[in-house]
Amino acid sequence: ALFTVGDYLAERLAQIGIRHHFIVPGDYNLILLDKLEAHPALTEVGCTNELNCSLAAEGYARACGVGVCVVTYSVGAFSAFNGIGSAYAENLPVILVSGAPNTNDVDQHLLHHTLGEHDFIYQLEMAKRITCCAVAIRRAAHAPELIDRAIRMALLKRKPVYIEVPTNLSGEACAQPGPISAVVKQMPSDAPALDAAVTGASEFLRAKQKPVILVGPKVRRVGAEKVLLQLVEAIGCAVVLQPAAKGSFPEDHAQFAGIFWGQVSTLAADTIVNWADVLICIGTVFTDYSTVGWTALPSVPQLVADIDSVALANPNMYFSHVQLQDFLVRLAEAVSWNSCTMTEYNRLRPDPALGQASRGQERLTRKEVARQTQLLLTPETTVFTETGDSWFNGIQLCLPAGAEFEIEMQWGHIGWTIPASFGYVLAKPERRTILMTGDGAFQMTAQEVSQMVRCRIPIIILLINNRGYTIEVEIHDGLYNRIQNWNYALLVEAFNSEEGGGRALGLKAHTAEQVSEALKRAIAHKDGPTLIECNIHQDDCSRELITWGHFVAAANSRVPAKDK
Ligand SMILES: Cc1ncc(Cn2nnc(CCOP(=O)(O)OP(=O)(O)O)c2C)c(N)n1
Ligand SMILES: [Mg+2]
Repeated sequence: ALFTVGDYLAERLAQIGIRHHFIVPGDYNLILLDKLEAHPALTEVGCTNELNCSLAAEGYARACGVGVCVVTYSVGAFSAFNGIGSAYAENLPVILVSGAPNTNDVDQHLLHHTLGEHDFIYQLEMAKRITCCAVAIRRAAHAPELIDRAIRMALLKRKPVYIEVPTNLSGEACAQPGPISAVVKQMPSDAPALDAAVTGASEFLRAKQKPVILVGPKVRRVGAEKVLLQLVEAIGCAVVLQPAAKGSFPEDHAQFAGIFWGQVSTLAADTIVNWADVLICIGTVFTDYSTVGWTALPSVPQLVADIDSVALANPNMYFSHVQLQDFLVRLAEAVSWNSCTMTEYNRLRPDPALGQASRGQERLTRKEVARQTQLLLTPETTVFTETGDSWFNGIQLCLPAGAEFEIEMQWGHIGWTIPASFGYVLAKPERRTILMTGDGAFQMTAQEVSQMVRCRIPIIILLINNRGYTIEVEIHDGLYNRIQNWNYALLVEAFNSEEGGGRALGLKAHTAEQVSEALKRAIAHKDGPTLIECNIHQDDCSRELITWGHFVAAANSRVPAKDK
């Protein structure tokens, strides 16, 4: 049979480890979808809309390192751009493939799904702004070079890319691909820079007595968790994590000293950061949200190890082209402290199950939901936490060894957990996945629960129904933070159809007793998702949210700087 452009793309996707591709069909991508579906290693996964399609690919990339979504021109791609923004912000290699107009129509005709003008390059231009590489295939002969270039850039930069395929090229003859090693090979560190960075860093650290390691969200994006552990155990110092990095370091480890989030830190992590005389920042990102409205920017001298660079504070030095893994391994070999007084921090750690249990029939509280969630956690659990008060409930969880934690703190698209966990579970079906989400967030992407039903995915959705946009209320309240209340339990059961698929289970809980009953049923329900609507009082939010919201609101409302 003829080997085509579509076959080339399918083969490359399979070779980089893709087993599921997320799609919404449209008449600009149907031939391409046929070619992808024809590949033995690929399974097509339909999504209910392109926002959820791109967010599912983002969640898939969290589980297996790369994801792909295939949409139609303009009407599809414009929605998918939002999930691509998430992938960019979260350093995830997601490949956005969009169908496009027949090459004979370019500059000749007006076409459907377009802006109604003769210009068909606007989408490529837009994609260039939110990806690290955007290509449009105009002739079949260019397809191999363009496809390989885009995929290589996605894997090298850990950023999304864009590939545009005109509807009449997917089925055109194409060269067969050469070895995938040419596409996936990583760039090694520059040896002199690596040596100098390690020497400089060890000198810098030798002069210090109280090091603390601060772990940021980029560590796991480059798979550096294991070498991080080596460095941690070589130095022997306390390790604190930024909130978006939760899950990148074992919380049962003796050196784990909590989540550093300024005044809303856990385990007094902010105290130990203030105690340090040097902060070793690894893959860190300091934003208004992670520094509690700039009130928690560390002031101690720093050694900053980023994805491919190292910076020292004193002397002020910068080393580029130094891969994080290489640097951590070499630094672990170069330093040896083990002089740290870690033991006192173990006493700080609360026993997770110790939380005060509510009596059965009392009105349900946020604290009780958090307590019962904690009791659910096992080494096989993955917790997705949504933008909202769920962030603060999630960050307070004590993760048992092996438990995984996903959060989208940089992009912060409410509703992300539903499609992202759907994509994630298709790549990691063996894990028990639990979502902590809010009523406002759920209303953004609820349709994707129907695909969890269709694919029989037993995700447990803990929906905290506090009647509105509480995280926003705590930043700045107004009528706009009130929303239409839904019958969430009834809604998910509307996705059950006689014609097949699994079954969604929708449960309501108003008391502690009802939550624990619902959780027992959720764990036993394997043939599809279970949504547990946890009804709590509108003002029942975490103390941390109130503190954090206050300082973020202050940062948002700083008056314009006076003209210089
Ligand atoms: C796509 C998107 N649109 C708007 C926002 C702004 N935003 N951030 N949080 C919220 C409210 C979240 O409300 P819920 O999900 O109910 O969460 P909580 O009530 O805080 O538990 C909004 C509206 C956002 N973060 N993402
Ligand atoms: Mg809410």
